Amino acid sequence: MACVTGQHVRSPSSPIPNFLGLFMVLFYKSGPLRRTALMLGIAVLGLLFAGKGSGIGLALLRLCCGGLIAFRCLDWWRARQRPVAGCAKSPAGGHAVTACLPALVAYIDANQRYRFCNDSHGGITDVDPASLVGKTVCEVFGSSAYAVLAPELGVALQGSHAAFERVLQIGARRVDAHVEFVPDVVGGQVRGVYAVVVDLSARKRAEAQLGAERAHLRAALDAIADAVIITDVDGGISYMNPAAEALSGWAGSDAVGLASCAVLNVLDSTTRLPAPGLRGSALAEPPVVGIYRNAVLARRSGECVPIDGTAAAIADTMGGTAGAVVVLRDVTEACSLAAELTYQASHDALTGLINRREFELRVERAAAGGRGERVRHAMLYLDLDQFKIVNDTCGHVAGDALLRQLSRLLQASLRQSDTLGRLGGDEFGVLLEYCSEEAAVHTAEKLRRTVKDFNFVWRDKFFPIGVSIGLIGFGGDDLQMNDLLRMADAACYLAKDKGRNQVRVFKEDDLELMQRQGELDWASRIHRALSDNRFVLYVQKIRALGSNGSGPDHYEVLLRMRGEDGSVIPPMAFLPAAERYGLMGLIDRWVVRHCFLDLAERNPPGHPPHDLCAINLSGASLCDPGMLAYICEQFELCQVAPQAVCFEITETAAISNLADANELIQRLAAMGCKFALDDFGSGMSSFAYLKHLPVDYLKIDGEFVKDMVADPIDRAMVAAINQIGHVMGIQTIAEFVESDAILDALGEMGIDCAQGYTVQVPQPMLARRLVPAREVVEV
Ligand SMILES: Nc1nc2c(ncn2[C@@H]2O[C@H](COP(=O)(O)OP(=O)(O)OP(=O)(O)O)[C@@H](O)[C@H]2O)c(=O)[nH]1
Repeated sequence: MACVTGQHVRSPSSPIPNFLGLFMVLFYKSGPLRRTALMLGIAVLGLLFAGKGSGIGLALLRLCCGGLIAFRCLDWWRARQRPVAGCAKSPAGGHAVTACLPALVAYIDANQRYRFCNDSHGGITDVDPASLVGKTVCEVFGSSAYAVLAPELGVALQGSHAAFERVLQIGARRVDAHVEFVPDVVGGQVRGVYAVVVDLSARKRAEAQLGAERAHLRAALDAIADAVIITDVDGGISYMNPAAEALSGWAGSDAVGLASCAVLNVLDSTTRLPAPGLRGSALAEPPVVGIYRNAVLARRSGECVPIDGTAAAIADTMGGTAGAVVVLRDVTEACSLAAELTYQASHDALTGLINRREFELRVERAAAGGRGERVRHAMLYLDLDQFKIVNDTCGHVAGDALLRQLSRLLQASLRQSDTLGRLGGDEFGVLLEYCSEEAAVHTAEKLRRTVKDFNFVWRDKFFPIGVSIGLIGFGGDDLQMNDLLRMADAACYLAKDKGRNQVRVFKEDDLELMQRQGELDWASRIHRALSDNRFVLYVQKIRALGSNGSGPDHYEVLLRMRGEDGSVIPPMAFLPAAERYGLMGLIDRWVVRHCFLDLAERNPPGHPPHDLCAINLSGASLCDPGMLAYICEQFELCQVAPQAVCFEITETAAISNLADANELIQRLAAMGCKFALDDFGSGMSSFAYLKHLPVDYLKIDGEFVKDMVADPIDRAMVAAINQIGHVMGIQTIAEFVESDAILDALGEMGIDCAQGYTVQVPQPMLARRLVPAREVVEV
C-alpha cells in the first residue's frame, strides 16, 4: 500500500541506462528462446568477423557478452519484483489482493476524495466501486455517516491514527462499523489516509443476542429456588445466585474468587465429615460429577441445613473443563415431611403408640434375633373388656379419651425397654424383650390390675374397665411373627371366654387353645374356599306323604366344602367357625346365587316352577341389612320365580332375631317365597312364637324323629308338633327319616312330608354352575 497513489500501482523505473540497454530490453521481451537464438546468432557473427580480423566481430562478441550479463540481471530483478509488479501492473491484479476482503479498504487523499477502493468494499457502501474513485467521503457515505466519520478523518489527516467503532446510518441501513484511518505520511507531509471499514453488524447482532441470552440465563438463575454456584477451573467461586447466597449465608461479592471448599462446606449428615465428591479441592479436579444425598451444608454462621445436590463439570469448547456448576437444594421441609410420614406410618394417630405394623416388625426382629439362642422374650395381647359400652353410652369421643388415657397408664407401667403398641380398636400388644415367662406373667398381672384399678369417668358416668390378656413366651425357636400373634390372640380369646379380666398363658398342649386355633384355621380356609369357589351344593328330596304327592319337586339344598385335596368336607366342620368369625353372610350369598342359577336352568321363565328349592338362611343373614336386597337382586338377575324358593331358618335363629326374621319373612313371602322353621322342637320350642312367624312349614327336629318308633315320648313330641302346626295351617316335615318303619309311622300320624336317608341320600346338585367368587363377596 505504500505506493498507492490512485487506482493503479506505479512500477519503479528501469536501471538500464543506455541505448544498448534499450536494445537489450527489446530482445529481453521477445522471450527466452528467441533471446538465446539471437545471442547465439550474434556470437556466431562476432566470431566470424573476428576471424577475419574485423573490429565488428569484437563489438558483436562484446554485445553478446554484455547482453547475456544484462539478461541475467533482469531475470534476477524480475524474480524479486514479480509479486508486487504483477499486482501493481494490472488493475485486476491490484484489486485482487483486497477484492475478497470482507471490509472496505480504500485510499483517501488529503482532499477527502477516494483514490482507491477494493471491489467488495465490504458491502458497506451502496456506491459502485468502479465509480467511487474521485468521489468524496461525504458523497460515498452520505451526510449522516459523514458527520460521524468527519472528526476522526480530520484527526487522521492531521497525522494521527484513528480507530473507532460507530453506528453509521448509510441510506436506510444502520451499520455497526469498526473504522481505522491510517495517515499516509511522506516526508513529514500527510498525503492521504489509508481507510479500513469493517461491518460489525452481524457480530454486534450476535453479541446482542448472546447478551440477551446471558441476561435471560442470569434472570433464570436469579429466580431459581435452587442454589447455583459456578466455579472456575481452579475451583474458585465465580458466580452464586441469590438462592445460593441465602442458603450458604455468603454474599456473592464476598464469595467470588474464594476456593469453593471454603464456601461450600458440604458434610455427610450422619458423620459430619466432608461429603464425598466435594471433599477438599474436588471441584478443582475435573471431571466433577457428583450427587449429594443425606448431606448438610454448614452455612457461614456454622448452622447446618439438610441439602440435596449435584455437581457437574462445565466442558469448554476444546473438550477440556472450564469449571464446575454445583446445584444445591434446601431439603429441610422434605426431610421433616419424610420424618413425619415415617412417624405416621409407624404410629397410631389416636394414642401416639406404635401401630400394628411397627409392632409386628419389632416382634419379628426379636423373634429372628433370638433364633438358635437361649434368650427368651414374651408377647402380651391385650383386649379391653366391654369397651363397646363406653362407646355406646357416651359416644366415640369418650371411647377415644379412654383409649388415650389407658395408653398412657399402660406405658407408665412398663420398662423403658418394653414396647407397647396399639394393634387396632381396643387391642394392644406388649413386647417384653429378654424377659422370662414368669416375669412376663408378673408384668401382665400388673397391667391387668392397672386397668382394673383405673376409674374412667366421663361427665357424670363412671365406667369400670377390665382387660383380658393372652401371653406367649418365645425365643430360640422357629416361631414366626404371625404364629406368635395368632397364639397370643387365641390365649387372649380364652381369657375373655373364661370370664374376662384375666391373664391366660399360651401352652402348646392346652386343648381349649387348640380348639380355638382350629377355628382360626377354619376361618382362613373358608376365605380361601370362597375365593377358589370350592363350595359344592348337594340336594336331598323332601317327599310328600299321603295325598300330597302331586306338588312340585321339593328338595333341600345342603352345603359342603371341597378341601384343597379334593375331599368333601361336611358342614359341621366349618360352619361353627364361619358363624364365630362372621362369615355366614358370605356363605349364604354364595348358596343363594348358585341355587338361583340352578333353578333358572331347570325352570324356564314364564312357566309355573316345577321345583321347590329349600335354602338355609343363617341367623346372621336374618339381621344382615343387605341380605333382603341381595336376594331380590338375584331373583331379578337370574329370572327365578319366588314361588320356587323356600327359605329355611332355624327356630333358634328366628327367635333370637324375631323382629328381623319377621321383617324378612313378610317381605319375601309377599313376593311369593315360602318359609320353613327348621329344627323345630330343639330350641326354645315356644309354640307361642309361631303366631309371630308366618311360616309355611315346620321341620320337626330329627332328634325326635329318628327314635320315634321306639320312644313313645319322641313319638308324642312329633305328634304334638304336627298337630299344632296343622291347627295353625302350617305343613309339617319330619327330618332324619332313616327307616321305612318311621316313614309308615309318620304317614299314619298325618305328617305332610318326610326327609331322610330312606327318602333320598343327599346327592350333588346336577347342572349346577360355578360363578366367580367375587360376585358374591359383598356383604
Ligand atoms: N372410640 C373408639 N372406638 C373404637 C375405635 N376402634 C374400634 N372401636 C370400637 O371398639 C369396639 C371393640 O369391639 P369389641 O372388642 O368387640 O368390644 P368389647 O365391648 O370390648 O367386647 P369384648 O372384647 O368382648 O369384651 C368396637 O365397638 C369398635 O367400634 C376407636 O379408635 N375409637
